[in-house]
Amino acid sequence: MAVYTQVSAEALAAFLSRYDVGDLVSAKGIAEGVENSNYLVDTTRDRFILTLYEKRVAAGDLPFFMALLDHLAGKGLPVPPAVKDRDDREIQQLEGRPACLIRFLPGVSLSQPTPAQALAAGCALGGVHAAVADFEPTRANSMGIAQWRPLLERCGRDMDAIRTGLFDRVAAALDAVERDWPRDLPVGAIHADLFPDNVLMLGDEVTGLIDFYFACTDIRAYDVAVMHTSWTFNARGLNPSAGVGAALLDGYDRSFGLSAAERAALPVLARGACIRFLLSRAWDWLNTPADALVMRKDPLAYLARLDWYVANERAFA
Ligand SMILES: Nc1ncnc2c1ncn2[C@@H]1O[C@H](COP(=O)(O)OP(=O)(O)OP(=O)(O)O)[C@@H](O)[C@H]1O
Ligand SMILES: N[C@@H](CCO)C(=O)O
Repeated sequence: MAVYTQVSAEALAAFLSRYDVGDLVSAKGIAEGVENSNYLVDTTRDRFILTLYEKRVAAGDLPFFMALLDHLAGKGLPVPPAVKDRDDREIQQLEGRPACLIRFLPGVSLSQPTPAQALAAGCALGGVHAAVADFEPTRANSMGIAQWRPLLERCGRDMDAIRTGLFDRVAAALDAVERDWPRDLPVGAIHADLFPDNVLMLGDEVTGLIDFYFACTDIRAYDVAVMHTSWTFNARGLNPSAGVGAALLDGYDRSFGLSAAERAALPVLARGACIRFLLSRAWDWLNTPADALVMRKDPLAYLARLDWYVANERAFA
């Protein structure tokens, strides 16, 4: 359960009193997610998500994330903006953490998406990339390629406790990715973490795109690659569904367009995405405090994906 910070009833009532949202009825910690603390908050008027931002979200980045949410919601995308308090403020402090009250969106996240659902999700990502054409703020990718080697070094040989030889395998894969990384593809504001658990759906319809807290300015096609790595395999990183992978790319291509150069770069972008999530998961695996109410995610599920992309260089052809 991702609840790193406990919120007392008194602190929550005082927090909510700044808003015109009615009175507190209930607040429950949300089991999903690993990055931030999330509560489902019901008031006498409505339902909200309360997010307290934890270790990987820098308070200084919140204005960028909130501007992006507002921008996308303003364009009619199913993206939840933060609620403003009576002083027009979206970002608050609660229990010593930066915190926002976010609109609740309906829908559920999928564990085994179908090709039809992947098509809709790929379309939705294309919609985001189209909508940010006039979004001016920028943010460097704090989990981008420049950070992977320092993160690998910080994890160090302790990684070999997860799987013998893991450090050397990731180091070799990173050498190749750094050598082949594309330098001239179009960049823009990207989500950078659009896993199935960050897409809410009802049937084949996308009802919510959430968790923009890794959003940044980076290669657009990297966003497609991140989706491919997270949507097409099972939870252990095995049994890729060719139908789901193809549908994702098709949806994105139909709604926004994927150039030949972007498609040609997807293999290396996907290997990079695998390294990014393998490393963040490995770091968490080695450093999550024993008393945290958090389900650790399996780094080796991303090693399996990395191996698959290395063995299937022509998967996107
Ligand atoms: N606006 C929203 N509307 C409805 N449900 C939401 C909303 N925001 C978050 N949730 C719920 O809370 C859960 C956790 O949210 P979120 O994915 O943002 O957490 P996180 O800790 O940042 O996770 P991650 O591990 O994906 O980075 C989601 O899976 C979803 O069930
Ligand atoms: N979506 C990521 C968590 C955010 O870094 C994962 O599943 O590892």
